[in-house]
Amino acid sequence: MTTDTMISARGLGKDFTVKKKITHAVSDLNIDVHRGELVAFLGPNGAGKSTSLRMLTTLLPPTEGTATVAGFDIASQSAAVRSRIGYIGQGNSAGHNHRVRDELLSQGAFYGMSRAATAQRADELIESLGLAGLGKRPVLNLSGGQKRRLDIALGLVHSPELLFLDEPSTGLDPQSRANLWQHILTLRRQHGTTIFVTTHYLEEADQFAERVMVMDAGRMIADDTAPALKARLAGDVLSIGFGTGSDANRAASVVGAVVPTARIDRAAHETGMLEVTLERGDRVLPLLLRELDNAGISARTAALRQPTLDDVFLALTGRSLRDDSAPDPSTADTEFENTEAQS
Ligand SMILES: Nc1ncnc2c1ncn2[C@@H]1O[C@H](COP(=O)(O)OP(=O)(O)OP(=O)(O)O)[C@@H](O)[C@H]1O
Repeated sequence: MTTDTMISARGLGKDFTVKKKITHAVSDLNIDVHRGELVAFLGPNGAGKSTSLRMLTTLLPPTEGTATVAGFDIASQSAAVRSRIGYIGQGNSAGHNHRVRDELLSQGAFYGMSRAATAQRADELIESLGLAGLGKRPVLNLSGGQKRRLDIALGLVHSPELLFLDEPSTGLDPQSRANLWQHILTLRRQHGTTIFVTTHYLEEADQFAERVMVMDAGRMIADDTAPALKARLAGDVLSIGFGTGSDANRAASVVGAVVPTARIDRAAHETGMLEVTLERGDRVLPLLLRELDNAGISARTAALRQPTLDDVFLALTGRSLRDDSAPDPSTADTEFENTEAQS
């Protein structure tokens, strides 16, 4: 471990026992995060992400293993850890009847900061998180996006070196999510804060994180940059449309013969679509179309797409991460909701 190591976990695990039934929520977790990194922690519902975060932030004692966070042991030096980190859990928000700036002042007092230092910090955060003009507004009257930004401001009052964010953008509409991320990235650029974030949105992890960790059933199953994971674990996805389902099935045999390493994902009888994952799809496609032609099978459409992190998860587990973890967009909160409410 170097002085630049912000999180180092070894064999961390947590079991819950409910009515004599043991759940291994997290098992044998090993993590290394360096100063200034932005790491996304992905996984389906119940994978163990929140439990891991709660152990690393000293909120939950591990059943096994050890970890240091910001240079201090989570078990024996929890106060030192807490004073150096910010933690924004799921859906936590300030007291709803309190005003935005007062919430920030109370938070500073909680961390033992002087009144003057807290006031200055509160004003800085109100400005940099796009809450200008809302300092006197009751939290209750903020929009979903504004509330999440206030949560982040609350986590940053004591200028932590490391910020844990548990699904900061869940429930927000795409515009508010993009806005929230711009704020997170700006803060990081300005202060070099290390950020460890769980998210259900694979595109966010792909776009913003330098490193992606994937959990499934309590275990870490991948840890690398998004491009490296995609290159190693997922190939290009080729979709070819045929006139009939039987043509799609016959084409699957041709593909298997021409590119033995290709994975046939789907040969859908009803739609006549064949979906295949393979490497260097751009080179293989023309050859494949020729071979299909020679076999008397004519393709009507062909599309090639780059792999996504969901394809990576599919390759690792045989399941799609989207199936069970994408929040229902119909329940999304919008940035502009309540904005006309009084200040
Ligand atoms: N306090 C608890 N008591 C009993 N079981 C728990 C407790 N907290 C979590 N679990 C169980 O531990 C497992 C991991 O849960 P956890 O909340 O860490 O997953 P997660 O990846 O954060 O899921 P989500 O994305 O839905 O928040 C689940 O099976 C969950 O039911």
